[in-house]
Amino acid sequence: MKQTVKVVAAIIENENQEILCVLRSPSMLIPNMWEFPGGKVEDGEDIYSALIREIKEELDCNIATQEIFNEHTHEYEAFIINLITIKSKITKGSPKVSEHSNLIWSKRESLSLLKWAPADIPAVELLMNEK
Ligand SMILES: Nc1nc2c([nH]c(=O)n2[C@H]2C[C@H](O)[C@@H](COP(=O)(O)OP(=O)(O)OP(=O)(O)O)O2)c(=O)[nH]1
Repeated sequence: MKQTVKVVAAIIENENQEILCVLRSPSMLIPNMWEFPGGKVEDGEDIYSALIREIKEELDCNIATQEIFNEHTHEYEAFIINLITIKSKITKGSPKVSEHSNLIWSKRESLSLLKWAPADIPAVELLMNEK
């Protein structure tokens, strides 16, 4: 049976109403696809603490989590992902990629120009229709 992994990802908007998007590197699983920053929830960890930890590790900045934006389950070839996106605000620092290949701030209407990890498509569509 395929394993199910619980993943949290941050929807972070700047003062120009742009959304933070990061590009998975060629060496990562699901390579060269855009995603929202975040990662796997560890055993015994709540989703908000997991997201705060992942953003600090990946982007070296602090966030405050707000409300859950959406939740979607997607079946990949090798595993099933339960992806929870959470609206968040940067409270300290500015995001810098270390593991990812690139970072951009995208206008909502341009989000569909990026090649997204398949599990992210529902969140992307919701964001594009949000305003
Ligand atoms: N962070 C993140 N991962 C996503 C998204 N969409 C999506 O399919 N994924 C997949 C890619 C990975 O297989 C998995 C998250 O694992 P990860 O590698 O980013 O997280 P991690 O740092 O906790 O993992 P690890 O390297 O410690 O094993 O979820 C997304 O929007 N954000």
